[in-house]
Amino acid sequence: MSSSHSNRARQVGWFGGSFDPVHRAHLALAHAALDQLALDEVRWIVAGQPWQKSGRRMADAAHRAEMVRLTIMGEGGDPRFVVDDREIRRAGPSYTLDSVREYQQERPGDALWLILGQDQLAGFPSWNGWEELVERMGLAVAARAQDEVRAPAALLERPHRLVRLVMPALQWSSTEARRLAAEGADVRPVVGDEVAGYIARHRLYSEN
Ligand SMILES: Nc1ncnc2c1ncn2[C@@H]1O[C@H](COP(=O)(O)OP(=O)(O)OP(=O)(O)O)[C@@H](O)[C@H]1O
Ligand SMILES: O=C(O)c1ccc[n+]([C@@H]2O[C@H](COP(=O)([O-])O)[C@@H](O)[C@H]2O)c1
Repeated sequence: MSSSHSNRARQVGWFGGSFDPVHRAHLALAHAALDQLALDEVRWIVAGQPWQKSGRRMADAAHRAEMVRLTIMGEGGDPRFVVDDREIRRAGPSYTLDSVREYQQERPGDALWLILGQDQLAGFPSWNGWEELVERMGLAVAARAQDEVRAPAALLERPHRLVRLVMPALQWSSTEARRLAAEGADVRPVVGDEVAGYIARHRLYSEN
């Protein structure tokens, strides 16, 4: 139940990612969504098998989820952030639609917002069942680095809720964090102290 607005549906952000590893721009994006959409919760959905990244090696899902936990419980976290590991527990490719359908059966009253960066919006029409997804949830999109937020034509033809999130252009990426870790360089500026310590302790990405 929503805390202060009893008649208003609980507003929930749905923030999916491989988080391999989670980094500071993810945190900035989640905060931008929380503030600008006045969300009651942001669910960080750790992808079990991100099928569009299937060609490459990835840290175990348990490690990726633990790094998200450390990040959202740390200094830059927020009590409204929640880790959702349903895609890790489910076998097979992680389709967002499967997860959203399941969640909406559990909590039919919640209003959902898919939080994503411009790179993911550009590829959105390649997602499994995207037409159904835009009926089930709004899209909240942030520009990534210099990119403008621009919806693909196929998406514009559909009735949907699309809002733009304002946040500073941040160059950080998981690719950059993995590259730095592989070189033995300092990853703290990209991922923060806790995650950097975790990467070092578990020797993640050292052989990329
Ligand atoms: N610097 C950024 N600015 C805005 N959005 C971002 C940024 N980095 C990631 N995102 C968004 O966060 C979500 C999850 O991203 P993901 O876990 O794939 O991280 P990534 O940094 O894009 O990873 P990789 O470099 O491995 O492709 C996606 O919607 C992505 O667009
Ligand atoms: O459902 C799909 O078909 C689909 C296709 C591509 C990406 N996604 C989701 O988008 C989120 C970000 O993906 P990625 O590859 O940038 O980590 C993550 O939750 C993925 O599961 C989902």
